[in-house]
Amino acid sequence: MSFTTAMTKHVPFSSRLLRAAGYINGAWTGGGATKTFDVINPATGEVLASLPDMGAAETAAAIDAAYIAQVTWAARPAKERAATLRKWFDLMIANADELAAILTAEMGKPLPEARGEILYAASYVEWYAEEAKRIYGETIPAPSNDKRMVVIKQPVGVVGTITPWNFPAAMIARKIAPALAVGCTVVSKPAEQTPLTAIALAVLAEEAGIPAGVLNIIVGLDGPAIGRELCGNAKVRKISFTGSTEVGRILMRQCADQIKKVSLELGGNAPFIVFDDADLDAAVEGAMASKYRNAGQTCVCANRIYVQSSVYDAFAAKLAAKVGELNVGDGFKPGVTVGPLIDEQGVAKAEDHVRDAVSKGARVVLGGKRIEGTGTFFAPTILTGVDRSMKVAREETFGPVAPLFRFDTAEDVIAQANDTEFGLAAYFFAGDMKKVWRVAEALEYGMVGINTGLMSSETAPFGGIKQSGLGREGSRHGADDYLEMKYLCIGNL
Ligand SMILES: O=CCCC(=O)O
Repeated sequence: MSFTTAMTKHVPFSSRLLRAAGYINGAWTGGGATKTFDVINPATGEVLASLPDMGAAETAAAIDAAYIAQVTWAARPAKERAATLRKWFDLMIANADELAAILTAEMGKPLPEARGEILYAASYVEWYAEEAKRIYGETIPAPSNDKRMVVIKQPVGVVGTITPWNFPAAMIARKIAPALAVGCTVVSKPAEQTPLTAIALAVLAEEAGIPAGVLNIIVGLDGPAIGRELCGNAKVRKISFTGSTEVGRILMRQCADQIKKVSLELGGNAPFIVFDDADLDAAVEGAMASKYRNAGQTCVCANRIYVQSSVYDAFAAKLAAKVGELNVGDGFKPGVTVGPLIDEQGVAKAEDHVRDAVSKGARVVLGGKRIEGTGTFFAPTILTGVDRSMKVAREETFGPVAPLFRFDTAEDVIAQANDTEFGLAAYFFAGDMKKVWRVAEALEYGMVGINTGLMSSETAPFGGIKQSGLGREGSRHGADDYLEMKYLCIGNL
């Protein structure tokens, strides 16, 4: 269990933020793991680290520790928990460059984008450090004079979190921060592709004074076994998962036996609609941000771009000019704006979607194929002449492929946009205010970006409807997912 001696030239193996171990009850350990697994840099294929392949037994030990720690953590005054989280936030900011380098090394996104993600992750910690002090209950006017009625809020208890590789810092932070803020403790399983960022965040959490057992990290390849333990262990009262709808469904089923609370941030198939009265340059800028951020590997990425017929060609030309300026490469190289896809599977899916569209009549305006050589790079792609028979209309590509659909009326595009089992994010660009309200209300999505391609923020409720999930992360609502309401009825007064 080790780091390769030259982890990368940007992140020395001796980084004080790295440990070749999981974190259980305040100890850096592999538990009883007898095997290791490798963490790979997707830009170079280089092995960055070998970590203990922890499983169900280590998860159970972490749950025991979290269960014991929860009582004393919840008993601390909110102000004290808030101060500890604030210290964690300060350390994340102070170490943002090193955290970003670790993130780029294991996930691939360009260094400035990785730094942006670290600041975004830290913003959740700051927000919930503040919210910790504002978990208010309520009083209810009783229907008779001899009673008083009150609602208090209490932490749900031990929380299991399972997070994806595409935002290795932000996804974990926006679960752990509200959980810890309200008095829960956490057993966290980061994606096996990107555990190093989670480890580095936990090193800083320890340094900030988060007590032993309050935050635990399990690293390992056997996601199903770790997930089963988290869902099946009665000491865990809630699961918070970000990832595919397919896995979310399995976890929800596993939680059903114990009626365990679940928060699920699942797949999307975001429509991005450009009406003919939109500012086309702003729409292109929005599409660039929404589609090509993180090389298209974002659950809120525009997946289907609908453009009204009269501006279709103009929009396609402007978008192609901008996409042509993107610079694909190793995220550590200055000037690179698009990194690699996470792995070969990611490349295969993008290839499959392009092949399927072309076989049914689409035209490749730009890109359309992998960039040969080392690493898993896919050229930023634009497809025109796409229609609803193609995979790009139904499935999330999770890559830098922009299919441009043509539409004529608002009614038609709203029907097409809503014709999916997903309901996470939607975007549209329009000028007329009457249309803005009508379309915003008609789109069946948890989040709608209007004249913007970027809407994520720690201050806003992030989450989906339909098969895109349950619950919200961020904002004052994000804390509610980690709280139980208790009604107290005081009688005989
Ligand atoms: O991919 C999921 C989350 C992305 C975001 O928070 O903007």
